Amino acid sequence: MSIDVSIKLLLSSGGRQFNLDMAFASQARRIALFGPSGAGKTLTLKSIAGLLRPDSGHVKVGERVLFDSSQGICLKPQQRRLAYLFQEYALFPHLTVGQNIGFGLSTGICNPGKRSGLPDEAMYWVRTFELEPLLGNYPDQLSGGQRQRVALARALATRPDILLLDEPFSALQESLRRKLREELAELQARLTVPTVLITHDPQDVRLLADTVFELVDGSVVSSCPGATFNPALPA
Ligand SMILES: Nc1ncnc2c1ncn2[C@@H]1O[C@H](COP(=O)(O)OP(=O)(O)OP(=O)(O)O)[C@@H](O)[C@H]1O
Repeated sequence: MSIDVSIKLLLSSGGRQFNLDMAFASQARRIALFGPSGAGKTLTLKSIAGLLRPDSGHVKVGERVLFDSSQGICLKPQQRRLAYLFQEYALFPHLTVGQNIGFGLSTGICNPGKRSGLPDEAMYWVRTFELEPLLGNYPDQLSGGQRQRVALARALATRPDILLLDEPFSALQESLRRKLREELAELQARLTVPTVLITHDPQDVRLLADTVFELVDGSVVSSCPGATFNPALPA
């Protein structure tokens, strides 16, 4: 699966302007967009997800055109067949693990006879990530690693073509960050779905990306294999 992004977006507020002029294309399964705060990582991810509409350009995933200003194509977020994992995974605190994973999934394919009430695709990830014993628990009763697996199961159950990861560890202290990063790398190795990760941490890039694009001031300035990544600028 390839991803091809070429977008322009001019934002102005309070007398300041930000010029997003982002272009990258890759066939790598694990892509990272790396850059300091304010480089345009979130704006790019939102544009891919359809949460933000660029002024011009295109976003293609494989053969599918998600956005193309010249053809007047702009698919709605729910039509884009991608999953977006927000910072710290944003689980619903008042819903159980099972309800969190089932949230937003079509109930039409549910087998009502099943105890979990979850469709087969969701149960596949529940079993793969060993979440079955936790289905009745609430997020605050889980470890960081378990929360990560719940969020991934919830995302993957929608059968996305591509998985977008938004700074998953940004708010965590270093020891937990290291542990969850290693766990995520192991989970990633078991997935076939391509991932696009945004981060300002070179360690995330080295462990979680095959290819990295380095962003500065709204544009890509370089790219290289993730494993050997050494940022030109400190993030
Ligand atoms: N609605 C807006 N109007 C004007 N400027 C904006 C708007 N949204 C974002 N920006 C600016 O665009 C720039 C890029 O923002 P973006 O959130 O993509 O950065 P980022 O690389 O994700 O940073 P961080 O790592 O801090 O999340 C920032 O300078 C931000 O202030």
